[in-house]
Amino acid sequence: MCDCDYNRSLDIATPRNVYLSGYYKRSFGYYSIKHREPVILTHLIDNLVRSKEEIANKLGPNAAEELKEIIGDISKLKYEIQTNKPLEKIPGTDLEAMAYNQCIDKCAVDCGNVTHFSCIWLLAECYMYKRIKEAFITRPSFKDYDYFLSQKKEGFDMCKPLRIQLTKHLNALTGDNDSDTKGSLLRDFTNLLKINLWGNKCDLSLSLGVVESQQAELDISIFEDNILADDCEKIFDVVYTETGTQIDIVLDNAGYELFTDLCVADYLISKKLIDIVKFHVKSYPWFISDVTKKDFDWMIKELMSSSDNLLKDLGNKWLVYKHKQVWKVEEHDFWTYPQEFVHMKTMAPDLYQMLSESRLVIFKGDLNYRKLMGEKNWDPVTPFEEALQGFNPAKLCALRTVKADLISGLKEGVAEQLAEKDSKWMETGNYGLIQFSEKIVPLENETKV
Ligand SMILES: O=P(O)(O)OC[C@H]1O[C@](O)(CO)[C@@H](O)[C@@H]1O
Ligand SMILES: [Mn+2]
Repeated sequence: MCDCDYNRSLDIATPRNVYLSGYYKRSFGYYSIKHREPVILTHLIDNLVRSKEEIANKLGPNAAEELKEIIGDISKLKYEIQTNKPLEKIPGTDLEAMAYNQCIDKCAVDCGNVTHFSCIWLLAECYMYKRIKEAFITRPSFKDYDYFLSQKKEGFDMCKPLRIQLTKHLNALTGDNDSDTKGSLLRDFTNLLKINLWGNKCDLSLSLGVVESQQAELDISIFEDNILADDCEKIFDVVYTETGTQIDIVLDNAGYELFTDLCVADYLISKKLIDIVKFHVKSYPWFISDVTKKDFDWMIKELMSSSDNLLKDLGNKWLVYKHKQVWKVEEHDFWTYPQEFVHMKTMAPDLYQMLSESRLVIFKGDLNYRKLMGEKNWDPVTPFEEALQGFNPAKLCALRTVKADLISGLKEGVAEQLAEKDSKWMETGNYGLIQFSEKIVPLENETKV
C-alpha cells in the first residue's frame, strides 16, 4: 500500500500484487471489517451475556465483575473497528505483543497511521482476535477460558453421522495391508486428501460463529470440478517414496475438519508410510474455530466415550498414538502472529527449524494459505512456488477451500471464467486447492534478492 488517505477507502477492487486491505471497498477485506467483524463481536458479547450465570458459578466470585469489564473491552474494540480508529498498541513486552506492535509500526512506516480499514487485512483480522484474547487473559478468573468452546463443541456434535461414515471408510482402507499396491495407495490417499480438503468448508469464522448443518460430503466426486489445482500425485510421491520419519500438519479448524486431519494421519501411520505426525495447534482460541491443544485432547476423549463403538474404538486407537508419541501436538505463538510466513525464519527460527526436519508440511485452511501467499493479490496464474516468496522450510502443500480474495497457481482464464459465473466465487468456500511446492535448495552462490 502507499500514500493512502486513511479516512477514505477507495471504491475499487484490490489492485494486483498489493497487500489485501479494507482500503479497497470492493475487497472481501473491506466487507469483512465492515460487516463480519462487528457481527462476530456482537455474537461473542451475546453469548457472554447469555452465559453469565453459568460463568459466575463456574469461575468464582470475581468472575461476574470481571465479565462486565471484558464485555466493556469487546464493545470498545467493536466501536474502534466501526469508526476506523488507529490500532492501539498491544501492552507488554512478550514476543507476541512485540510482533503485533512491530507489524503496526511497519504499516505506519509504509503509509502513515494504521487504522482497521487502512492496514493490511491480515493484521486487522488477526489483531481483532488478539484483542479478544487480551480482554480475557488480563482477568484472573478468565485466563484459561475458551470463549469459542461452545460453538466448537456444537460443531463437533453436529457432524457425528459424517464422522461415523468416515470411520467406516477409514477402517475399510486400513483394515488390510496385504493387498496394497502403489496404485491402490495412491487412489485411497488421494480420496482421503480430498475428503480432508472439503472438511475445511466447515468454518465458524465464515459463518460468523453460527454452527451450520454439515455441508461437507463424503461423496466428494460431486465436487471434483471445484478443485482448481490438484497436486495429490506429487504429495503421494513424497509420502510413498521419500525418507524422513515425520510429516507436520499445520491444523486449522476443530470439529469435522480436525477429525478428517486425524483420519489422514491415521492412514499414513496404519499404512506405515510415515512414523510420526506432528500437529501444530494455536496457543489460544483463534478465528472462532481454530484448534487448541485442549480441543485436540477433548476430541479424542469425546470419541472414547462415544455411544457408537466405531468411534469409541477409533478414539482408543488415537489415544495410543498420542501416548506412544507417534502423534505429537506442538504449540507455538508464531501461528497467532499477524505476520506472513515469509517472516517465520527470522521471527520464529525454532519453529522454522522444526518444520525443516519434516518430510512434508501440510498447511490447512484459508488463513494459513493467506499467510503462505504473503496476503498479496497475485495474478491468479502466478505459480504457487513464486507466491511463497522464498518461504521454503521443507516440501510443503496447502489444502484450502477458497474463502478470501487471493489465489495463485491457476491455469490461464480460470479465475476470469469463475468471476463471470459469480463475482463472489472466492468468498464462499465452494472451490478448493491442493497445491504442492518442492523444497528448493538455494544455489551455493545464489545471492538473496
Ligand atoms: O478457517 P480458515 O479456513 O483458515 O478460514 C479463515 C478464513 O475465513 C475468513 O475468516 C472468512 O473468509 C477469512 O477471513 C479467513 O482467512
Ligand atoms: Mn480457521
